[in-house]
Amino acid sequence: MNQIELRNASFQYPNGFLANDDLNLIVKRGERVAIVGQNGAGKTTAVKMMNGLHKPCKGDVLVEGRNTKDYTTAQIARQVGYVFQNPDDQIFNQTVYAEIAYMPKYYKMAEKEVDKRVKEVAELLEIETYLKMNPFEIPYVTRKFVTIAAILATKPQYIILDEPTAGQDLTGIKVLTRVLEELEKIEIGVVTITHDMEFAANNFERVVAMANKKIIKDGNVRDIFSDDDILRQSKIKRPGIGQIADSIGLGKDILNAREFVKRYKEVTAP
Ligand SMILES: Nc1ncnc2c1ncn2[C@@H]1O[C@H](COP(=O)(O)OP(=O)(O)OP(=O)(O)O)[C@@H](O)[C@H]1O
Repeated sequence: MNQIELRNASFQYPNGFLANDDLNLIVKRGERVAIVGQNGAGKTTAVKMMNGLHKPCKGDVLVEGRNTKDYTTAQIARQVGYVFQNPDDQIFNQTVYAEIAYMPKYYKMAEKEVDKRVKEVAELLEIETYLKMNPFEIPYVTRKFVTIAAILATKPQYIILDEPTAGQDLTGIKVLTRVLEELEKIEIGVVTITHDMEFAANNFERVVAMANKKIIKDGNVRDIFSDDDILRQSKIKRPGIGQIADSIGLGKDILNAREFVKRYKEVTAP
């Protein structure tokens, strides 16, 4: 039961547009899943069904056995935290500390516990030095970490990250990689929407490809990036190094530089 399940779930916007058509997907606690696919494929709509922001018009979404139709969005969002793509859609407090402390306080946690949580998540996201600052005075990419910290401070069972690497440099991506590892250790399920195929290839074993309202493949990252048909349908490209490997005949299954070098040595060995 420690899972989120989309069971034949469809979603239609009030204007009648069907954005998700019959999705089936299970994400377990402690698991990491990347959702990829062209703009408008329905990724954001699908994750909003997972945290109760959208209720399916057909089928069901079960969060740890609770049907989202029977609970308020606030109740489900406490289990499944959603980090917005744009941090400025989420942040509204005057200091980074207040932003992170807001939801734990709202949940009426003791002040000492709130303080402990704020410091723990700030350390995890490497934003301790910003705690007293106004979130809008710090760089955009750091603001994104503030929003991740704010959700983690509520101790959700799952967290949804919408485009976490957008605008991040290598240092930021390293922090995110470490955060994903830490979340796995403490059994928090992570669902990440990403257009960053390097990030997906390096950090996720399981990838869900979406196209035209549907999940077209849910599988191992290597299988997805090796499959030309899936890449074409979902309009995604393999990671850059994989594209080079494919173009020079080293194979379609290369995910990173280490694998590229190994394969290159194998094929060029006398
Ligand atoms: N509020 C809305 N009302 C009507 N249609 C909407 C609404 N929000 C999104 N859509 C449409 O639903 C479809 C799926 O949108 P969604 O945001 O889920 O796609 P996505 O795969 O997350 O795209 P992106 O990668 O661009 O974020 C799109 O065609 C979009 O225009």
